[in-house]
Parts: sequence; C-alpha cells; structure tokens
Amino acid sequence: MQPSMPAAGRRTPRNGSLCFSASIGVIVVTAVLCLLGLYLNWPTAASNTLRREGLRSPKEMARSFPLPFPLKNLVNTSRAEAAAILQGQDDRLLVIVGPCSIHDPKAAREYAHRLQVLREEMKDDLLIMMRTYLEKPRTAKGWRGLISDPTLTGGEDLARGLALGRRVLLDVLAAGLPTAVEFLDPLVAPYIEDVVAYGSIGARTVESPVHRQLAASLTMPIGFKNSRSGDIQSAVNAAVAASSPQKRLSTDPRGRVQIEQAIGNPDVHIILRGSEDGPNFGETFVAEAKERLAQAGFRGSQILIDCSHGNSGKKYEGEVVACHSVAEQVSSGNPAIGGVLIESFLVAGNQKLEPGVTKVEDLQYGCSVTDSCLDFNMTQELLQDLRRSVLARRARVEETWKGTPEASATT
Ligand SMILES: O=C[C@H](O)[C@H](O)COP(=O)(O)O
Ligand SMILES: C=C(OP(=O)(O)O)C(=O)O
Repeated sequence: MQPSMPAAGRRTPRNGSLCFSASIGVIVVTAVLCLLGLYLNWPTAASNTLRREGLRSPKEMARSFPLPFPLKNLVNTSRAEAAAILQGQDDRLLVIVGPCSIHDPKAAREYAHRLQVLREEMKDDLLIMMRTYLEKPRTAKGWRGLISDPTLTGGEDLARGLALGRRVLLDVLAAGLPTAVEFLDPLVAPYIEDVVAYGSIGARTVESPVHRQLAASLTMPIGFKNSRSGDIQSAVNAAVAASSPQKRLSTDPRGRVQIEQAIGNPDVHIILRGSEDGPNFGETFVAEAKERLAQAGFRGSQILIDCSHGNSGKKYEGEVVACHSVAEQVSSGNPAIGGVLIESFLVAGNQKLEPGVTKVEDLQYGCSVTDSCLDFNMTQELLQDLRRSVLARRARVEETWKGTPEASATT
C-alpha cells in the first residue's frame, strides 16, 4: 500500500523539525552578523557614523615623539618670557610670525631655520615665536589643517595628522623657535600642548564656553581674538572666564575621560584682529580694549594686534599697513601694545587648495594654502620696523625717568 501524501500545510514531525532548524539557523546568523557589526563598527540605521577607529593615546604619542629636555626648557622659558611681556614687566614686543597654516613640513622647517636667525639677532627687543597653526577653523568648508588632513587630499587621516603635527612642532622647537598654535578641538590639545609655547582661541570660538574652559586649564599664555563681527567684549569675557577656576570634562594622558579642575589661566589676554567691517588696529580701538580690560579687572594686561585677518582684509599688503601703524603707536610711546601676530611664509600671497581636486604636486613650494602671507624679505623689514619702535618707546621711558625725583636720588 502506497503511503498517503501529507496534505499541504499539514505539520508532520519531519517538516516541523526542518522549520525549527531553519529558525535556529536564522537566529545564529543574525547574532553572528550583529556581533561582527559591533566589532567592525558597521553603520546601523540609527547612526550617522560610517566608521570608527581607535587612536593612540596622548601618552603613547608622546612616547613615540618625545619632548627632549632642552626643548622642554625652551617651551617653559618662552612661556614665562611671553607672560612677562603680557603683564607689562618686559618692554619687548611678542611677535608671533609664520604661515597662516602649516601644510608642508619641509617648507615649515626651512622657514623656521630662517626665522631663527632673526630671532637671535633681535632677541633684546623682540620675543619672536613661530606661527605653527595645525588646525584651521573654516567659515564654511575647506581644508581643515594638517592634523585633520595631512595628505591635503581630503583623506582626513587624523591618526597620521596628529603624529605629523606633533613632529612638526618638535622640529620647529629643535630649530630654536618657540611654537604658537590656535587650539580648536579640545580632544587634540592633550596630544600637543606640552610642545606649544603660546596659544590662541580664534574669532570663531571665542564665545564658546568649552574653549574658555580649555584655556583655563592650559599652561601657556592664551590670547582671545575679538569676534568676527568686531565685538571686543567677547574676548574680554573669554579672558574673565578662562582666568577663573573651571571644572570640565577632559581626557587624561591615557585618553580616558576625566573630570578636571583647573585653577584658571593667569596669562590670558586679548588680540585685536579686525572684523568683517574693517580693521581695529588703530589707537582708539587699542584704548577701548584697554579700558574694557581694566573694567574687567585686567589692569596691567597688554594687548596684542593681529596684523592679518580683518586687520588686513586678508591681503598681505594690508598686513604691512597694520604693522606700520602698530610700530608708529609703539614708537610714540603707547604702553598698552604688547605684540603682534603676522602671517608670513617663504613666498608672498596664497594659492588655492581644494582637497581631492587640487594636485598636491602642483602646489607652489613655500606659498600659503590658506590666507595670504608676506614673503620672507617683507617680513624681515617689518620686524626691523617693530624693533626700532621698541627702541624708541624704551628711549622715551628712560627720558621720562630721568626727569623724576627717583632718578635724581639715584645719581
Ligand atoms: O586663518 C585662516 C582663515 O582666515 C580661517 O581659517 C577662515 O578661513 P575661511 O574663511 O577661508 O574658511
Ligand atoms: C583663523 C585665524 O584667525 P581668526 O580666528 O582671527 O579668524 C587664524 O589666526 O588662523
């Protein structure tokens, strides 16, 4: 007798066990895929992230690119010398000069070696540091600096960028020049802060509480720029916040999140950088800034003037005008000006860098890929001007001193 065919859909012991095995199979495959997805950080429908990868901790980075003792000494003495200028205890001018951004380590090293000669020659009158800006805050889009995109191709290899950035700072220090950066991403700071002598907070982040808190815990002098609209009070408010005790979340040398209690940065000051409406390097702006600082309790604090950005209309020719005005004000005895920032590279002007489009090999050596810079010869002339202005201001002070009863008593 033929066995009867099972009616469609009727469960038999055999197809029931097939269903069970298939379900177990689906569950196992799904679980394996989920675990693999978690391990490889695959995107999920609820995430905007395409990929995540690990990174060396700041401590490991410092171990790979250590700060040798003589360079540590240079960082520490430069910080202290800058602080003395900013508090009006040293009559030299602090000069932060160099490319708008570092994009080519070789050209940066060449610039550093040339600048070191001037630093040495003018050291009695100017405290020269090199602009070694590795993070660029963009108004909208654009190349975001060597740390974000070290190959200039849009590849955004941050692990390589952090290592390369730290190496460039060490190279510049090794050439004998103290380094100056803008601090932008608070997570980057622990990777480089020990190799930085001077820091600024830019016009785009001066109102950010996170950047003010970061500045409070940094151990080098920090300058706050006026905002892009020209508001000087935002820089003064930032100085008030950053000089006060602040508790914040930060990362420790091992890269773990920690709660950090800072006592506040004693060497905060403000930088006049002009605005979209025009320059603010003139006497009246300097007097206004001084007055606002005094009202906020910073009586002795010197003011720095950024000769570029809104003060130059982002043209190197504009920097010359701004720098001459500063030199004139200092020569005529203005005691409130403590220094300048100047954008300068090996070649004058700038060139366009569009990551992913520009051929890196076509870029002109020694020419800025962000804002327009002075060339080295023009820079040298401006530094000579600034030096003469310091000598003139010093002579005036000595002349005034000679006429005082204290001077007569000492002769
Ligand atoms: O210092 C450089 C630039 O002024 C700053 O990064 C903004 O540049 P952008 O307006 O071209 O984006
Ligand atoms: C971006 C910079 O300046 P600011 O914040 O004044 O625009 C800079 O100095 O690189």
